[in-house]
Amino acid sequence: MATASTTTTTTNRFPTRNPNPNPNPKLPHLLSFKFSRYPSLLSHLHLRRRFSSISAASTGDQTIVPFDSEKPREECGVVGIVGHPDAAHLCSLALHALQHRGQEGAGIAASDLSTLRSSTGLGLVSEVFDPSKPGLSLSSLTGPAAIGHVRYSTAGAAASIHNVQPFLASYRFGQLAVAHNGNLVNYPSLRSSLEEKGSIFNTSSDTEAILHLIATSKSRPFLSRVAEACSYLRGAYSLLFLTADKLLAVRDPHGFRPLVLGRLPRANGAPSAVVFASETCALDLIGAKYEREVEPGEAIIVDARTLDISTSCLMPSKPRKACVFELIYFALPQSLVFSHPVYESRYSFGATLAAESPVPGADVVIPVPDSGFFAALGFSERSGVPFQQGLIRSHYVGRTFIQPSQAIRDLGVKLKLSPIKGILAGKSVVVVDDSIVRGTTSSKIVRLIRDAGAKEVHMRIASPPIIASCYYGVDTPSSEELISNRMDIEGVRKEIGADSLAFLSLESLRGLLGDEAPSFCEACFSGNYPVPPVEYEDVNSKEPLYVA
Ligand SMILES: O=P(O)(O)OC[C@H]1O[C@H](OP(=O)(O)OP(=O)(O)O)[C@H](O)[C@@H]1O
Ligand SMILES: NC(=O)CC[C@H](N)C(=O)O
Ligand code: SF4
Ligand SMILES: [Mg+2]
Repeated sequence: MATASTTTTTTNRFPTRNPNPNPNPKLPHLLSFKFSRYPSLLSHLHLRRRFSSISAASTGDQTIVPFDSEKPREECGVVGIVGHPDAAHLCSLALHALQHRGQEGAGIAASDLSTLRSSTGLGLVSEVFDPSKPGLSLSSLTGPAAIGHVRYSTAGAAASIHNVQPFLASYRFGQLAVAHNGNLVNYPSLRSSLEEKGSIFNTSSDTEAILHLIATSKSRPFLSRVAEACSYLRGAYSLLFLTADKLLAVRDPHGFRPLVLGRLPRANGAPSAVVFASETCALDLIGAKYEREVEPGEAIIVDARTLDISTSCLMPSKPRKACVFELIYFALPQSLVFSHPVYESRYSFGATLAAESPVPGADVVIPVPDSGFFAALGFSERSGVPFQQGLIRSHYVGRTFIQPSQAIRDLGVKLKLSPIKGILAGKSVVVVDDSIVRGTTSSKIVRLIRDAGAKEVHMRIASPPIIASCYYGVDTPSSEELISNRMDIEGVRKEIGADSLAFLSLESLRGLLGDEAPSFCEACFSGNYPVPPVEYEDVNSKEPLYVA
């Protein structure tokens, strides 16, 4: 179903959304602030996650499908390569490694040192860059520099080809492409200010506002324009920019989303190519060596002709707030994220959970594959209860949360996971997963395991209860849809039908992060938002942040 297409300049219309009442007992009523302050924005901004009841709407040349935001989605993945004759091909391989971070769309923009070309499409990397499909093929994306993106939308319709990145635009200083992982909490005010100045938007994505801010900046040179644009941004952004002869990597001052720098050695004494990626698994796949993180607030610019690198501190420093959920769930276990080996973090979360909430008399510990695997190993080792693979995962069914409706998702859990009766029958089973969001997976799994003959089913979750929605690039459901926001742990236990349920406590999670704990964002567990969501900003300031 992939639709390969070059970047186009069709003007979108935007679907209207129904404001959700917020019955959220633990968090303030954020939505009402936004709607009362910016009623006009509702008619044209597509902030999908907050507004779950979107009707199907045909918008000119495209159809925006209803989007049922039930579970946390991935976030996007970005990759950039400069100094390699096959930059676009390598980008496509690296995007395969990052596919778990976004499955709605993929794209690559490449520069041959004079012209930028891009190819983007809806669907998986393998679909978008399927050589048998029409559109610009990988081999037409020539040149030594390229950036790529896999998308899971946070702002802007998921099903719109126009929102698939990298975005490629032309302005008075030439062509410019951008790939963004993150979410801008002040997108509504940025967009409305830019539109008042005359900007015409091609997409409903927050990322496009960044291009407009750069284009309207009067600063020189390019890096200063980017710095000025970034000074208006609030929220999360790991960005890769490509011009005809430069690749620029920028990370927001809090460093919410990861971004790493590596080098790809080349044969015959050629200088190593420079590689940027969301996760080190992308470096590993193409044989690049990890060098370091792009630091929060840092800009690294690489000259595509000389491969000279210059780095600067683009923004005043702010407290570091790396997304702890990357360690818990999002990143692949083989990745190094925020300088932490992901598998090791998950293992320690599971081990501490075992110490904190043991299950006396348990016969077997089983993981919920895939993401619960290392936490279950840690739980098993610390508790001394044997580890078994009691649930088998089908490799032909994707991450359950990507399914568009509850009915399909319910079936999806069954399609994806099958119990091994011989391991479970007659046993007291400890089931370890990384997180509970809406509770869909846990309740289905408890039923599957009971149906397989288990005597008792004890759920252990290697993260604290998720009580608040994410505004920084992870498309979690609105807070009222989060099961742990609606009820206490005993309520959740009853709802999912387990004999017992325990979560890793927030105190233990902080303890495991040690001295670094304050440098992690944990807002989805605590509700303490490091950057106030735009709704809070509305309350504090009547003026948009970006004023012409
Ligand atoms: O409470 P819920 O709303 O059901 O969401 C929580 C589940 O979703 C995620 O797994 P998912 O199946 O998405 O991906 P995975 O295969 O990578 O673990 C997560 O690991 C939990 O298992
Ligand atoms: N998850 C992300 O990082 C999304 C990037 C961007 N905000 C979009 O919606 O396309
Ligand atoms: S709110 Fe949660 S998911 Fe979002 S950045 Fe913070 S820790 Fe990550
Ligand atoms: Mg899972």
